[in-house]
Amino acid sequence: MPVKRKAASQDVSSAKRNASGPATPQSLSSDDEYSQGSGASESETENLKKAREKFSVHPPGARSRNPSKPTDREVKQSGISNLSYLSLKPDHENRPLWVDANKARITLESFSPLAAQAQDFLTTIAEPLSRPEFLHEYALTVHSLYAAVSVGLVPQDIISFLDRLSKTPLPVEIRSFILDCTKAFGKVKLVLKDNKYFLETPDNKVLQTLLQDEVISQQRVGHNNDIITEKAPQKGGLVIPGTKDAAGAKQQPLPQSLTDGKSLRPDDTAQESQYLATLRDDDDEDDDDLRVHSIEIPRDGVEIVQKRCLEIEYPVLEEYDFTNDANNPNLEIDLKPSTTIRSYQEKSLSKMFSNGRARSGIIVLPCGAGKTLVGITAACTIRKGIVILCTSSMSVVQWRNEFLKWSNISPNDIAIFTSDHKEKFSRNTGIIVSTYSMVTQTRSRSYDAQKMMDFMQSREWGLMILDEVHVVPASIFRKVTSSIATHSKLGLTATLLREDDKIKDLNFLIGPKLYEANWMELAEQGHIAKVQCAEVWCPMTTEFYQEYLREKSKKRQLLYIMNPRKFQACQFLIEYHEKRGDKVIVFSDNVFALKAYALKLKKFYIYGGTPQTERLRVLENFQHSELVNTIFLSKIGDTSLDLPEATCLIQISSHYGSRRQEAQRLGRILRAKRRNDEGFNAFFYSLVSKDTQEMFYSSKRQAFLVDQGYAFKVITHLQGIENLPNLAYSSPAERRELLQEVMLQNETAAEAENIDDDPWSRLSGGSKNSRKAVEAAKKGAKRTAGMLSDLSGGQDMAYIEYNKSRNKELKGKHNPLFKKMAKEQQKRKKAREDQG
Ligand SMILES: Nc1ncnc2c1ncn2[C@@H]1O[C@H](COP(=O)(O)OP(=O)(O)OP(=O)(O)O)[C@@H](O)[C@H]1O
Repeated sequence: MPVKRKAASQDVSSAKRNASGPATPQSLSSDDEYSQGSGASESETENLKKAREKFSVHPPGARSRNPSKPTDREVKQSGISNLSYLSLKPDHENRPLWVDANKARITLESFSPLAAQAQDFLTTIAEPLSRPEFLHEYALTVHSLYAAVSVGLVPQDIISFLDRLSKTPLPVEIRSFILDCTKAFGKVKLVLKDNKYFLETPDNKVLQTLLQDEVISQQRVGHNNDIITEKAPQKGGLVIPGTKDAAGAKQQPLPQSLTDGKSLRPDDTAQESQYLATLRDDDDEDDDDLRVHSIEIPRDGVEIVQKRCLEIEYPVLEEYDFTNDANNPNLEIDLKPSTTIRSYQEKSLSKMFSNGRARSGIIVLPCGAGKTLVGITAACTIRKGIVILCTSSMSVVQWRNEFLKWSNISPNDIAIFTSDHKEKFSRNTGIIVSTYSMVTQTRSRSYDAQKMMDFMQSREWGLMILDEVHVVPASIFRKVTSSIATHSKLGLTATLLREDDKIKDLNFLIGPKLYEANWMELAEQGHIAKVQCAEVWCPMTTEFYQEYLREKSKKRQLLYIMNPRKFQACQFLIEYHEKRGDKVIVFSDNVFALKAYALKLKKFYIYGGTPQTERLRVLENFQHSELVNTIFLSKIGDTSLDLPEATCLIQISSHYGSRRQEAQRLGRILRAKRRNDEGFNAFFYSLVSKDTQEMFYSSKRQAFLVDQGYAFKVITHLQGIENLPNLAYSSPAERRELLQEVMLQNETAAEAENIDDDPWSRLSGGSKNSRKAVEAAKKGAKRTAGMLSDLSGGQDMAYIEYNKSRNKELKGKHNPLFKKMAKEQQKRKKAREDQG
């Protein structure tokens, strides 16, 4: 019996973060001999049989009885992916994947010649977890397989392709997992006809199974035994506008190299990429003979049924056969001839339209990568009534403008529904752009708003575009999807990250993730900016650290934010980058710090309390004037703001360990205008006070970006900072004065800003807090310190020399969008005053 070559054990999680020492194909080989056909396939068949018996109901990671294979517990304890029990294929060096059955994880060697194709395939079947420079890690999950099947992949092809790319024979548990998870996928569809919902399947047995289910049977309309059986709809040919021919291609047969068991050579790459490019639905069946069976379900039962179906492993696909929809009028819209979409935009849309119908789901593209145009192109493909829901009224205006910019839609066919505009389109179909809060708030709706809602609810829509799906609470989606009837839904987001862990709900509330772009790849191609990320460690001064250790209340946070060394680092970086010609945004969640820094450094700032006109003036000048090169922004600037001039970000205070906020903030510079300049880099600094809680939060915050491939350099000393003229707080007396000022603040000064009701913020106007905020604002209420020292006026002590805002110095013209926003706010204010 020849000796088999063993796969070396490797610590994937540590290797992937270590840019200098990834496992290479060489390091994974050993000197052992490997003989082809050494019984591997025989034992594999045997194993497969055994595994089917043992694991048919357990996902990978379920306890294995294979003595040489580590148990779940061992894996958990060691945190290491030990693949040494698997035999390597003889030409493993040409194959890019490691498949770990214990964790259902796939590791891709991104330096392999087959990496690009493998990556394309993996993003379709698995969740990308981490994609740094050399090793990428993916998780195979029920949801990811659901998404794969929903875009037309067949389980057997998934298995054979994974096997071909894998360095070891594909673990039997993984095969069983794929087969078990996918056997019922794609069998049940949710179909909207004449404003009524139906559960449809081509397999009558499946329908019977569903009807026997307690939950589903109760949701059936009519409770009689009528099952509607009719001819399956014909599939239509389709071309996505803005592309050559992105959708509708038929599935090609598997390349020979994937089926004949021969080894995989680099020459096979071309053949494989051709195969991958054409992985599509199997269209070969004769559509004429196909029948579908369906039952009607009530609109408010849709989510219950979808959830239940997922639980009993019949996930419901939502597909819209819009080319054959004669009931709903066509919308006159196309992309302008000058508009071409980029390859990744096309790829994401081809996942949505690959079988000639529109699949509901979510497309994930980094900030600034052009999600709006993806949504517009989807609308131009479906060409029926469209609803777009955004997070703020500012985004509503932007969406409408983008539609007018990229498509030939008549301005009369695209209407806005916000608190200030309640327009309808002029013809029998059109587009309505609104906010989530407008369509979900039920109380105190004005007469006009109610009429508008009635209009939206009285008709069927072809597509609903849901912007920024990661920030919207699941309950809002529930309300939206149950109140507005739409044939298909497209969710758009930059980060499918939710701090509330409700991401799974999106699978049945909107649909599976259809596509997720690789940030680094887009940066390489110049579609988004390349960013250098750094964490600057700022030692606490002795006096601040003593107080920090003593302080038990929230004021501890204020101490590490106001740390004089952090302030100095911020001052130094601003000067350094301004001299380089950068435009700098400094972010602070904490308003006390925001003002203190900005006033002392004589910079402009915007926070929730800044009047709209003043905000617009500051932003205008930041964009167009050489006099304003740095602005301080509170968290109202985390999203929505489009400032392509910005090239450097400095973060001085943030929201605990929020990975989403970190990604959103980085997103502010990804669209830097200068991104394609020779050797251009944008900069993202996080200033962290050393040996404080902030360090812990900081590493948590970075996790998502590290997984996208960003490397955070740690800077422990800023070269030349000591020589900066006018370096603030360089004398002990100044530092003591600052400490005194910080200590005089009450706890509320340490809190982050509440921005619920900000016109720039998401979901404005909805929550209880926001209403309170409005009330408070009306009464002119202000936060005040609750200490005796405040009454003595002591709180201004440290700022006597610099507490004058520079914002007022600015004068200038407004950009039309900002002007419009300002006018809207004025109108709102007047309306509120009129109401009493
Ligand atoms: N195919 C394209 N051709 C030319 N320009 C494009 C294309 N796609 C996107 N853009 C431009 O890229 C910029 C970013 O687009 P967009 O605002 O849609 O990004 P986004 O992904 O929605 O960003 P965010 O998450 O920050 O809202 C815009 O200026 C847009 O006009």
